[in-house]
Amino acid sequence: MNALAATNRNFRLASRLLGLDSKLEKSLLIPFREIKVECTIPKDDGTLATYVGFRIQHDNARGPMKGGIRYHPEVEPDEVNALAQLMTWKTAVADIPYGGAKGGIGCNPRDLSKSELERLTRVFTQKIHDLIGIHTDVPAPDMGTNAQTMAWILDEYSKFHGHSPAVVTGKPIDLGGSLGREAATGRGVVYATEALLAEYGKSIKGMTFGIQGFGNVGSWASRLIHEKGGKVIAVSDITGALKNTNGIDIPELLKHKEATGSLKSFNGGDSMDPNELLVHECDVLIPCALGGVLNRENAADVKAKFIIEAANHPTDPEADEILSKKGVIILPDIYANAGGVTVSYFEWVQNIQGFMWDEEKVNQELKKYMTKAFHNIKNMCQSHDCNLRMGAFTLGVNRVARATILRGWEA
Ligand SMILES: NC(=O)C1=CN([C@@H]2O[C@H](COP(=O)(O)OP(=O)(O)OC[C@H]3O[C@@H](n4cnc5c(N)ncnc54)[C@H](OP(=O)(O)O)[C@@H]3O)[C@@H](O)[C@H]2O)C=CC1
Ligand SMILES: O=C(O)CCC(=O)C(=O)O
Repeated sequence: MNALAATNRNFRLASRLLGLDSKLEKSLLIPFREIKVECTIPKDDGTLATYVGFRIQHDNARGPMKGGIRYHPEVEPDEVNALAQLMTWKTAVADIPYGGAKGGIGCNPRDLSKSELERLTRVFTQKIHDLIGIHTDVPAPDMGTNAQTMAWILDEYSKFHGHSPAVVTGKPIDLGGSLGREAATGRGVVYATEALLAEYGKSIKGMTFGIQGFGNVGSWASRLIHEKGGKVIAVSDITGALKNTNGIDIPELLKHKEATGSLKSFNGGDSMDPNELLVHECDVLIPCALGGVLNRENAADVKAKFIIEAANHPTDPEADEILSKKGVIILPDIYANAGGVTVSYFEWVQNIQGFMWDEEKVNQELKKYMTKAFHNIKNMCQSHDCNLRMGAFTLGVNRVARATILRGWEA
């Protein structure tokens, strides 16, 4: 099932549990605005190259639309649409005053030089600058983009609208970024994992973890789990996968990845088939890369007892069903990875106030938001007799539906 069909399905199940009116259900599903732009840039060798960029603004009932920008070869409208919708429910689950959006450019950032990436980002910003803004739509990093990408967007946007640090989050600290934002998604994943494990009388210390993806989210989650005494026994990136039953030395692996750009040839573990990672023996599996990686092909073979969805929509509905029959507990993406957008909200607040928080305050507030959201989800699970995914969806959808009704959608 494609990402949009899967996301719509989860939304509809939640809508039925909540007993939403069918007209309201339809209005919540259809995106507010879909933007598709052509981005042509000169390559370093003087030839021209054209890429297609998207920004899908899903809903703004609860506040400005918010969500990352992804640079990846698989960026296409249905995927971006699904990711934008997930942002709407995620910001509502986190209880931060935003709606949802997502954007992306179909490109392979690994094949572009830094100056090509800068030109592409600036052209994309020129095409969408009048449709984003501090109180309308605030982009942030996602797969294949980072603080530098946000700096280029900020600079290009400011040429049209004056200096506007709050138009993007996940910026470099020197341009008004928040302390703690870079680590925030991984840190939020760890707070979410702690909240879940505590329900089962367990903690991170001594448990074994398999982590797919070693970029921003995967590397920070690995580092913090390692610091808390968890054993990361398998990791992967696009170049390959690595296992060590005694636990991988994550600080050493981080140095190796920084130096070589890949996990390959690290001598603190044995290499393994990357497809093996998802079905490797471990207590907790954390997908931190692409969507749809857990599907009917591999779900029956998953050995983990807990899955923490750090990536967006890593589990397709068929896998969801198979895994739940096996008794695997899944902490859903719209909660598990909400730490990133939560600290993006703190960054936006700091920019608007013109006052910087210290990192301790950022992390303390993040923990408060993640813990509160977990308990709110549990309450929805009890009220609707449903699993954690439906607990999170009903929580988010209900908040957006209430805001929509209060604003007078029937008028
Ligand atoms: N950044 C954020 O704040 C947030 C991100 N997310 C989600 O988390 C996920 C990861 O995002 P982020 O860490 O920012 O992205 P990055 O681009 O920083 O990292 C992505 C990682 O995934 C790896 N990867 C890509 N394709 C594969 C593959 N086929 N198999 C195994 N590994 C692969 C990459 O490998 P390599 O290192 O070799 O390139 C890289 O390690 C995405 O689903 C994103 O939407 C969710 C919330 C917020
Ligand atoms: O920080 C943000 O605004 C968005 C992060 C994001 O894209 C996501 O949560 O998937």
